[in-house]
Amino acid sequence: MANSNQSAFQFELQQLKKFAAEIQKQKEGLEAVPPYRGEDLAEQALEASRERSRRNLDVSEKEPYFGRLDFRESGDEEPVPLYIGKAGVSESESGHAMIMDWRAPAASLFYSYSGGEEEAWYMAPEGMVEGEIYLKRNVAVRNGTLQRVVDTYSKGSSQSGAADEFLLYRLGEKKDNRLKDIVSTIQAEQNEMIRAPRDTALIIQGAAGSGKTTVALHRLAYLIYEYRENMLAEHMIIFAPNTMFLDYISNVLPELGVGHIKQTTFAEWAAARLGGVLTFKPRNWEKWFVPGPFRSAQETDAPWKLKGSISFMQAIEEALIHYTEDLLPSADFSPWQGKVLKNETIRNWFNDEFTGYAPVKKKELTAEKIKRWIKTELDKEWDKKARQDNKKSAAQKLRAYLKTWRSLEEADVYAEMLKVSEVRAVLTDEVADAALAMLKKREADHEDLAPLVHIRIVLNGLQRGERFHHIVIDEAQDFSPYEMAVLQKLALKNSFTILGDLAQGIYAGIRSWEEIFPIFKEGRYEYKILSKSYRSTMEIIEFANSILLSAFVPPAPAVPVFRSGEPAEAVHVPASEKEPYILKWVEKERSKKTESLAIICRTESDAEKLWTGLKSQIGSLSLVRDGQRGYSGGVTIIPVYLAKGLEFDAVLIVDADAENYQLNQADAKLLYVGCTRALHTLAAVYSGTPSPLLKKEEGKGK
Ligand SMILES: Nc1ncnc2c1ncn2[C@@H]1O[C@H](COP(=O)(O)OP(=O)(O)OP(=O)(O)O)[C@@H](O)[C@H]1O
Repeated sequence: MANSNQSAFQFELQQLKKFAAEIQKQKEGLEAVPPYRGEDLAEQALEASRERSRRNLDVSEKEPYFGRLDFRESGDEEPVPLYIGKAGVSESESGHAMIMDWRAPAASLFYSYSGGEEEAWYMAPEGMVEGEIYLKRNVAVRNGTLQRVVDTYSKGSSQSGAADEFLLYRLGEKKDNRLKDIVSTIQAEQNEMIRAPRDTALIIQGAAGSGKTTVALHRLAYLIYEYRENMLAEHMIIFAPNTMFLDYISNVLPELGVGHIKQTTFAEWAAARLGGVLTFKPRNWEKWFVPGPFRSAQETDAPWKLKGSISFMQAIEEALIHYTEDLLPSADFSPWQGKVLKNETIRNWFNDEFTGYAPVKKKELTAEKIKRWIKTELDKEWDKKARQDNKKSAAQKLRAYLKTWRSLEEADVYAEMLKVSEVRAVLTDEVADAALAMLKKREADHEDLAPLVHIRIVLNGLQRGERFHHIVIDEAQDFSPYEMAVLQKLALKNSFTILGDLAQGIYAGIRSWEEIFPIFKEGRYEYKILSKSYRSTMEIIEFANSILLSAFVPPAPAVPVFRSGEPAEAVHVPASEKEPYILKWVEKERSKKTESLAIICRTESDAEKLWTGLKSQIGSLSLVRDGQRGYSGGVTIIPVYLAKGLEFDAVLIVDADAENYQLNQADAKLLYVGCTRALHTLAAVYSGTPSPLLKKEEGKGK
């Protein structure tokens, strides 16, 4: 076996040399062509294509491929080796594909084929292609050097089945401060989601570390490749929970050769869309996450739940119909003494003639029509002076008349909606009045953003090109159904990837995916589950799962891949020993060449206090605060809610005591989020009484 491994390595070494020489030749060929900067459109298109090739070749030079698949198509005599890489490369002389792009139809087999005697097939544009696989090989190349060759399937060989070995090798690597692409180890269930048809909203419930974010980013790269004619990066958008998370994921798309996809948070996007009509009060997260009675109220019918509901949206939609049908005053319009345009006529124009247009446009068109009527009436006047006087009067009167129409400004309309009894019935008078009081001061809360954007869309309609070709909503459990429904109005062909984990729902979001199914029409969404967790070791996942079980948090717990590490433990440390313990822990982890360490606190003020005490004792210790745009890796102190979505080689949860993490679902989710950030090492320390959410058997540090 050792020999066959060696010969495979030697063979791939020779292959790599051949590929590298061809890539080098093509690079030199392209470099010899001076970049075109002129005005000729055909030349510009050629230059753009050359630029793409240059970029692809740069990627291919360092890592030309990561896999090889020997496939014999039914009817052919011999299998053909297909090398699969991040970018496709064709032979310059023959034009034949030399390296296949991982997104190409045939490359799908590399991810979906799990060995055995099963039939191998893939869908090509011309239809189904069947055949047989002879070899599936992982080939790790770093910076042009061959590092590892692992056969995960070889026809007729007992050696097959090493698929997990390569995955485990990858998962065991240390991580810095950025998420990475996973093209070489995409798993079959992830592959299915990445390649799901574009016209269906894909809703994924995925356990912590199951690769949701990663799958979403790879899906974008796939859609851009597969539907290159009509799905453009510039018309795609990613919604993520905060700006630091956006920074954390910012490397993956460029690594996959994709640029220009807008990445934002819902609040940032909505506020920009509303263009400064109101001042938005950001939610006070410190208050939100401080342990105590305020937290226990979060699961109930708090204002954010009511304002985020679909019933509220439906009540607004209904009330808007009545409001916009009745925009006109009941009086006739008189442009000058003795001349009258009947109210009924104007209503007919508005309601019948311009039906199908959005209210703002309808008002504009009706005003134009009135102007044309005025002109006709003016032309009937022969006396020049009288005509001039009438013209002046008409202009003033029309301006005044249009002001008597009901307002079409979002904030005014929202205020009107909040006075409608059916809307108030959904919200309660107290919540509606509180929102009205804020609007009076030209202020609004975070949860008013969705209704305001909704109202704007209804009033203005959507212009051509305003819809997104694809929308990704990450950490979707923290979105309200209303926010999601607003985005649904903006997605072309229902093209969505919605990902989240209900067990990590720590903000005021949804509690069950069923809450959002009605947003999508029957048959226009697909619900999938990812339960395997790739991030953490078995010990960490078991430790984290037991927290959820203690508080009966659904859904089903994460299933770890078979990667074992150090025990994850809860350790009692007297308060006076806390800082020395942390210092020792950091030292120990650093000695393992760990790249990213997180010390996770309950709140931002706890984090700040700890950082102040430790910063002179730990070199390059950083503190993450709310609103921060990025984090630099190394040793970080971070409040638990800001750690969501991120990952670290080693995690230390501090103050994991009964007061900070109480026996309720909200606290269990928070602690679960903290623990599942760890890849390789996890410990939770407490002074006094341990959190009842922690596993009963305690660690050694007592
Ligand atoms: N197929 C895979 N091969 C290698 N690594 C993988 C694979 N799938 C996921 N991972 C790794 O697992 C980790 C978790 O991925 P990701 O952050 O996308 O998960 P998530 O489900 O969004 O997590 P969470 O909800 O906990 O934030 C990342 O380090 C990612 O690279």
